[in-house]
Amino acid sequence: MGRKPAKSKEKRQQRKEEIARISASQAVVNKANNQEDPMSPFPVFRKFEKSGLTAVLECKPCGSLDGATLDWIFDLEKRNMKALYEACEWGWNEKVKKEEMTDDRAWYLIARTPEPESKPVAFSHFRFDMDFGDEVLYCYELQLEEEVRRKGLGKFMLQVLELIGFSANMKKVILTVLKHNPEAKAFFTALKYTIDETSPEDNVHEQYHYEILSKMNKKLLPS
Ligand SMILES: CC(=O)SCCNC(=O)CCNC(=O)[C@H](O)C(C)(C)COP(=O)(O)OP(=O)(O)OC[C@H]1O[C@@H](n2cnc3c(N)ncnc32)[C@H](O)[C@@H]1OP(=O)(O)O
Repeated sequence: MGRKPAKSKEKRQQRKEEIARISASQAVVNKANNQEDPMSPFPVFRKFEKSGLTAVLECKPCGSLDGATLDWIFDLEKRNMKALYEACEWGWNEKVKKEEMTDDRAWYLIARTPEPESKPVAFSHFRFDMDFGDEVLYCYELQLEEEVRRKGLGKFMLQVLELIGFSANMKKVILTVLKHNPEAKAFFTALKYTIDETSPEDNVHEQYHYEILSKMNKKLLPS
């Protein structure tokens, strides 16, 4: 066989570069997942105090949560989200949701009232993961008990997620929001989340009941 045409050589080179880029991104994700406590560099963010609410934050991998906390997490998820899931084609599948929420890759940011009560009042399920070839912090859930909403705790927790994600060199913080959850949409918009490039666009054949929002890590944006 003769020499390969220059074009296929170029393509091979591009493929090689893409594979190298993806494996470098995967290494960044692995490093983030190997942390013991992603909040440890930010001790001042462990305490939230505003609008008469005091909360203490902790960040743990799913595997190290106790049974009572996991039960509360799933119960709050169900109280907040079941009806919204049932109102669209996702539906509510308890088994599938539990599997997702207890996946080995799941991390949790949890806010509790101060000791001795230590009652959990809010959680975020998040992951350091690859998404369309990019390293991201994916916020799967941000859920607050009704009595602690509109006091700035959600904003504080999302900012902590950004701090954790960006300091671990994730390209963006990304999340999925249901279009028929206007309160959540208003919240993420207020916090400057915009439609991500991977968010599906409605067309004549298909309409989507969700959108994907993100905030980029400015530190990593090309100048
Ligand atoms: C990726 C996902 O998890 S999507 C699902 C999100 N979770 C839910 O829908 C569960 C139920 N809701 C909640 O848990 C909470 O209300 C959250 C997470 C949506 C918001 O957290 P909160 O602590 O209540 O919001 P916070 O007080 O920090 O609000 C920050 C800003 O967001 C906006 N905002 C928050 N809630 C609302 C709302 N209901 N309507 C309009 N704007 C809102 C406001 O601009 C607000 O600032 P302001 O209070 O100074 O006006």
